[in-house]
Amino acid sequence: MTVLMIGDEARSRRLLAFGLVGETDVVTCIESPAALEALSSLNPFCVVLLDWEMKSTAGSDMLAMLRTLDAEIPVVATVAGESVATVAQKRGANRCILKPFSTEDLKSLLKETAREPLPVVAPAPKTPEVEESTGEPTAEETASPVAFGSQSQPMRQVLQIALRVAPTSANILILGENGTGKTALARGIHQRSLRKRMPFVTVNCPCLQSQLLQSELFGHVRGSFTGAINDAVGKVAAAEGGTLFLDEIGELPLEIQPKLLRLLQDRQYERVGETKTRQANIRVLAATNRDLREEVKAGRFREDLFYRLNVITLDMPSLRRRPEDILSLAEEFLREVTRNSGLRKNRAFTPEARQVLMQHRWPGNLRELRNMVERAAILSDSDHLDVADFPIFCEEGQSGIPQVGDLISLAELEEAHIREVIARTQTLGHAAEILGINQATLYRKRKRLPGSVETFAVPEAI
Ligand SMILES: Nc1ncnc2c1ncn2[C@@H]1O[C@H](COP(=O)(O)OP(=O)(O)OP(=O)(O)O)[C@@H](O)[C@H]1O
Repeated sequence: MTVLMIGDEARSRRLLAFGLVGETDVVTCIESPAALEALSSLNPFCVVLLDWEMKSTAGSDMLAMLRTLDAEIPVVATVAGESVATVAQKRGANRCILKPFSTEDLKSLLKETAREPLPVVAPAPKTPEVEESTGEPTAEETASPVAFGSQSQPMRQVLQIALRVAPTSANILILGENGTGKTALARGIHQRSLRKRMPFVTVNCPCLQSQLLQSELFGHVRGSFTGAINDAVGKVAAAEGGTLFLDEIGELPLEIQPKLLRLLQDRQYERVGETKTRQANIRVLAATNRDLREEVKAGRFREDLFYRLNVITLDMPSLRRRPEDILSLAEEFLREVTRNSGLRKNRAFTPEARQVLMQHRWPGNLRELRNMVERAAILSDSDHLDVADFPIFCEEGQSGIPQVGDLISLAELEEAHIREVIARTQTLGHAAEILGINQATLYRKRKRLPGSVETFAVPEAI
């Protein structure tokens, strides 16, 4: 049994948790937002133990917030008196326990109230090719929880909105360059939604020609076209109760767009070769690296479909726009490849490698970073991954540092130049002299540099 304990008095939380350990796993939190983050982190909690009389958040407000993330989680409230218990139960607490209480009483009440431990993700229909589910989860459905953390302001804004809309049933359109993490975000939203125990099914729109895509989405009946040797249920049916993720929606053929619009508006569809209308219970998330407004203007994307999809838009920043995250992501990817490939543990990047990782422009975003780190980790024998382990940084003209004439903004060029000059000089004064600005200005500019590394001590006066 896993208990999420929420209360704002550290000492009583510690004592309570201590008493419960043994038969229960306890995660303690100091009210929101830590509690909400814990609950939305896919931890399959069996019950919440909530201090109803916290100083900072009213028990009823906390309970309402918990319920938006998990409508069914049982909640036991700790209360100071009978009258408060009556209020707590009216507001939705499943059970109450009066303070002071014994650990034994609390344990048995938690046991009575807790739901059965839940699997992280429930089994779902295996493939759209078969009518009956075999019950085996697909790789997508057993994927580990997507972390929602970032040090970068633009990314944090995206994540904040994503967290807010995840428990709703709103359609969400995720925009961003290739490799920025659109698919990972979509999966993270699903994992934090009320549909989290149901399937998350991806359809890759550009992969197939129109007829096959239509069949992949809606299913088909045997003999409806050459090659349709069996009935197939389609991915809309496979996602029933869960989330359908349409990747690269900007490349959805025009002839399929009205069918998708109908699915979004009325939740209705037909299999290819069949007249029977079927009803779908799905949430639709979509992603694209294209400018859909431009696609609408060019007549390649229906305007009504665009407005249907565009209820909530999340614009993923490129890795260039979130440099604060580069090193922590690189370290995470290194830990991951070490774990998954059985490589030697506790490896790290040298300071020089960290510097080039920060300076590269990452046109392929997180995917490029992941691939490079994996390659370096697998091919290198050393405990310290160095610049030489990243061939792209060693190739001529591929230093990762923007060059004059590159198609970049003046601000990016200035940033790169300041970084380079600071890296090549011994003191801030010398760097300022070369740059032709005073030290205070350089200090301010340098502070604003994303992910800036402390290269040398800064005089107190500036
Ligand atoms: N928050 C994250 N933490 C760790 N890794 C991540 C995160 N987001 C994305 N990644 C990794 O980055 C890579 C690219 O992510 P993803 O496939 O989600 O990008 P995408 O924008 O959907 O790409 P494309 O446009 O090509 O479909 C994947 O290997 C993914 O695992």
